[in-house]
Amino acid sequence: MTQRGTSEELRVAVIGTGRMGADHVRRIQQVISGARVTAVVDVDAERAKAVAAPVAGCAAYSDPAAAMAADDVDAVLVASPGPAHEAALLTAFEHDLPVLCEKPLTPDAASALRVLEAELGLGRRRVQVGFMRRYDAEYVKLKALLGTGQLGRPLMLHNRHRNVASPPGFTSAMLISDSVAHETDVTRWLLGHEITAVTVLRPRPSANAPDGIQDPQFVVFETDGGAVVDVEIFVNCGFGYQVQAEIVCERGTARIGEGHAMVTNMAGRWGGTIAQDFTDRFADAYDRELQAWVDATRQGEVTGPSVWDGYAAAAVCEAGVRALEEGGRVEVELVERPALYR
Ligand SMILES: NC(=O)C1=CN([C@@H]2O[C@H](COP(=O)(O)OP(=O)(O)OC[C@H]3O[C@@H](n4cnc5c(N)ncnc54)[C@H](O)[C@@H]3O)[C@@H](O)[C@H]2O)C=CC1
Ligand SMILES: O=C1[C@@H](O)[C@H](O)[C@@H](O)[C@H](O)[C@H]1O
Repeated sequence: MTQRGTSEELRVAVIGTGRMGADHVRRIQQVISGARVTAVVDVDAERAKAVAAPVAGCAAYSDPAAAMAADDVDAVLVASPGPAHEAALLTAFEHDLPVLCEKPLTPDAASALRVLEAELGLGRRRVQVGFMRRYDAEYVKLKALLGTGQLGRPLMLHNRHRNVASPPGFTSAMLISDSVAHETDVTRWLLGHEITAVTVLRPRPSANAPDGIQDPQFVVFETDGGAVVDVEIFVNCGFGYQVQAEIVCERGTARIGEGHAMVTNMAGRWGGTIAQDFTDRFADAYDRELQAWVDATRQGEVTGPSVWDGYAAAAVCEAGVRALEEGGRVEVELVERPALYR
């Protein structure tokens, strides 16, 4: 048996083999290089077996701790639901395994802080958080443009985030904690600001929203750099998956997310197609995200969104859910940023 961390390819355990986990297994096996999946884990043992079956040398587990203790696992990809992330991360730390953890890091600020303190206890970063928009070509271009300073100081950022339909069990709070979680990260990353306060406006719900779900919502962030950011989140828009952003700066604006792969001209009309979900719109971003994680991990490094980013996003989302449920403007409280994350 090869010793941990010394194999040529990174041997990955994927925890959670639902939609994202199964897609990441496919990605590791078929799309990116430098890694293979040697273990999959799901509390639904049949699902784990079904995902493991076509992968040579891949064992199926129903207990994450058992997979992480296996000799042929060098790294962990966590794709279970958010409430299960803390336990998986803390177990990975016990086994000194590097982790790519799907967003959210954890569902609330207190649990995210526990993860942060545990990583601080290790004295080095072990976790990359799955905020994949940082790997999307359009967002990367926008970030690079802002970095040149040509547009001047950012004043406002307008975001639109639309899903065709929300999955079963999706709640009004999840529009923020599950979906707007991405805009919290994009805002912090693009602007380099922390979000200090959240306000949520509640338009009359769409007739297409499941009963009792407040959809859409209009979320406003204030930042410590003086910017104002809005997010339209609409998860039952019916027509397509759209993620768009427009930054307004002192000397100009820039807009992303409106690209159509192909525009047709036919029978007196022009048009294109709209992606139907994130696996389509962000396919390249997920590929680049995983390749970057594998490459860095094989070099013994950790790059990309950190546990601090995951904690800050959790704190903003928690404030957002309070603003949604109680009304008014809710301030975001963060602990002091530790040196490890500066
Ligand atoms: N970056 C992105 O754009 C997206 C990220 N996500 C994130 O990916 C994660 C997974 O989401 P989906 O795949 O959509 O969920 P899913 O519900 O399709 O799959 C989750 C799987 O985890 C399993 N599971 C539940 N508890 C577990 C535990 N303690 N240990 C092991 N397996 C467990 C379930 O049986 C299920 O098979 C979530 O954190 C979610 O927020 C989801 C969609 C898009
Ligand atoms: O992360 C994601 C989902 O969990 C979330 O539910 C969707 O709204 C987002 O568009 C998707 O990127």
